[in-house]
Amino acid sequence: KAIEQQDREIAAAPNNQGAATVKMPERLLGNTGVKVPIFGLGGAGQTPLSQPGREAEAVAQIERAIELGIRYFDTAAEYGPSEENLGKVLPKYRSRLFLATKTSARDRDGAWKDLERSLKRLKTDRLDLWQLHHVSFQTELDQIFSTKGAIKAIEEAKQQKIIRFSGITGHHEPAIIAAGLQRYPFDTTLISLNAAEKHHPRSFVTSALPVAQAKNIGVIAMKIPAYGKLFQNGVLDGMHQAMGYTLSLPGVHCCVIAADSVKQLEENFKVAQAFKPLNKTEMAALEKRTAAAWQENTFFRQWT
Ligand SMILES: NC(=O)C1=CN([C@@H]2O[C@H](COP(=O)(O)OP(=O)(O)OC[C@H]3O[C@@H](n4cnc5c(N)ncnc54)[C@H](O)[C@@H]3O)[C@@H](O)[C@H]2O)C=CC1
Ligand SMILES: Cc1ncc2c(c1O)C(=O)OC2
Repeated sequence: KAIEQQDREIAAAPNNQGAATVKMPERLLGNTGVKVPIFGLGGAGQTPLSQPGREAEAVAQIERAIELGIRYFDTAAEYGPSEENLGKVLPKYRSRLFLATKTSARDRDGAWKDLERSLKRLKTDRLDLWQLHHVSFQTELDQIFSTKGAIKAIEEAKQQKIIRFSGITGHHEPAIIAAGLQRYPFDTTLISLNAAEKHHPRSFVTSALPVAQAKNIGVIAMKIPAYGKLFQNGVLDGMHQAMGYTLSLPGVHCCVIAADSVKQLEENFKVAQAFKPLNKTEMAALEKRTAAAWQENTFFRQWT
């Protein structure tokens, strides 16, 4: 069905109060040439999407995201019931969506198994983006790029048109992500980028982002609110500042944020709708506010 027809049906839906009369800003996702809205739904975290036994809440959240005009959905083979939950709602809207999942397998055969299972769970025959999940160490890069490495699955799946684009993700070590981007022409990278991360001695903002930017690789940001911690103790005032900062970093194209509730999803959507790039003075002011609090707001950097 034509996307315009789907739009009309969504707009006319009876439960569609407060829907996307104002569209979110959209940007080209680097070299992919695909335009995506600046805010996509995260499928992980301690949220209904990825926690067992919360299917009704998950479905309600995904349906609301569709109503709002969210088109970017991020999930992973490792996120519990997340892929299955998305598969309950998204197939009807598949043609308009940008669907991204991940594999944490580092070998070709394991990655293929993950891909086949992801497609089944998501009830689709293709992905817009398939990513190598949480790549943290040199040993992982070496496995990925070995003769029987996961990169082979990426190349085969791309050739068979099962995936449109490939990416590499991580929040542990920017030098590893940068090395991955130097080593292989990934289409995208999903990395942790927030105003506290900027002060980390090995910062994704200063070490991985410029490499992606120089190659015009699509950059999807995560950890925007540092799981909400950035809003505690008055470090930042709210999501307008958190999203404002990350989405104003040169080279960042969009972000994914998970939501605990429909209410939180709606709040974040409104912030994305109203987004205006911050100027240098505003960026510096936010960096000043996170300067003393960078450590507790980059706790996720220890995860591998
Ligand atoms: N290595 C990888 O590839 C990883 C990918 N991800 C992806 O990124 C998505 C985003 O997750 P993260 O960046 O890990 O977490 P995040 O920093 O975006 O935290 C999401 C949490 O922040 C809180 N939050 C969201 N909006 C809020 C608001 N308006 N006010 C107060 N609190 C709010 C909620 O508790 C929510 O569950 C994930 O769902 C997942 O899809 C996440 C982690 C690692
Ligand atoms: C290592 C690790 N820890 C937490 C999370 C992820 C991850 O890769 C993820 O993708 O979403 C939340």
